Amino acid sequence: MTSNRLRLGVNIDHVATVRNARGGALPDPVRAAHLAIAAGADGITAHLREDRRHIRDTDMQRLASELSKPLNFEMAATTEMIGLAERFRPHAACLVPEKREERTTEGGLEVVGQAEALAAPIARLRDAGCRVSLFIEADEAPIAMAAKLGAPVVELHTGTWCHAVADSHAEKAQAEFERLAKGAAFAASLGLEVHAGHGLDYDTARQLAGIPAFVEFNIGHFLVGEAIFVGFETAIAGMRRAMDEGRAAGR
Ligand SMILES: CC(=O)[C@@H](O)[C@H](O)COP(=O)(O)O
Ligand SMILES: NCC(=O)COP(=O)(O)O
Repeated sequence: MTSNRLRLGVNIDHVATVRNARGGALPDPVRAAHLAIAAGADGITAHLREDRRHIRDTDMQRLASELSKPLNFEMAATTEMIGLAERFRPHAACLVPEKREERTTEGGLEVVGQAEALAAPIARLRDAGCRVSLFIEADEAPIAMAAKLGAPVVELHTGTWCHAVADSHAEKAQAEFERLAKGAAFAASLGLEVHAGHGLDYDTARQLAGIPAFVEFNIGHFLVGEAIFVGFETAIAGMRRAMDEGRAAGR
């Protein structure tokens, strides 16, 4: 295994979405997390939303205590969520923007105008032993502010690029890809560890993997959907292959 091998974090939120559709206990997202690790995931990501639409507190508690690989706890920077992170003590805590009415995360966290408000949550998470990550846009101002706030990791929001690719908006896709490449290089130049996520599939992950500054991708919705057709392990193995191919091509 080479040192520039990209890590794959598997997000299991939408296993819980299916479970919650019927109100019972199945499918169990924690079982999916164990299976993902057995299939080659380097870590597990789960987003405990304020409205608990998919992952629940007990899921997060079980993930934090049972997993053999790092857990990345995605959360809004609220007092309630910071308190839960202090209780569960996951390996990583990723602060994301959250709006109750949104279908999914629509953009990066506002860090420049919120720097003062973010300083205390970041300090509390760090004191709880969590590696703090900020889910942000790939622009200089939020990246520089993340570094100033002392977050060791940024996760660049890939959703706008993935949408442009899916909608065949070639010009926009190219511009968004370049923004991600530039942002990743800038973040790495500041000493930040650079992750990416949101909306990635085999093709976009393969392409993005060619950018050497990226260290980790977090991918969920596509993998859970693909699992319906090929099984979760095969989907994860396919993603691993796509990322490895992309990284090798970018060297
Ligand atoms: C922060 C991010 O982009 C996602 O990982 C997030 O978890 C998306 O929220 P949903 O899983 O609720 O779509
Ligand atoms: N932070 C991004 C993530 O965990 C997964 O996003 P998605 O693949 O479910 O869109």
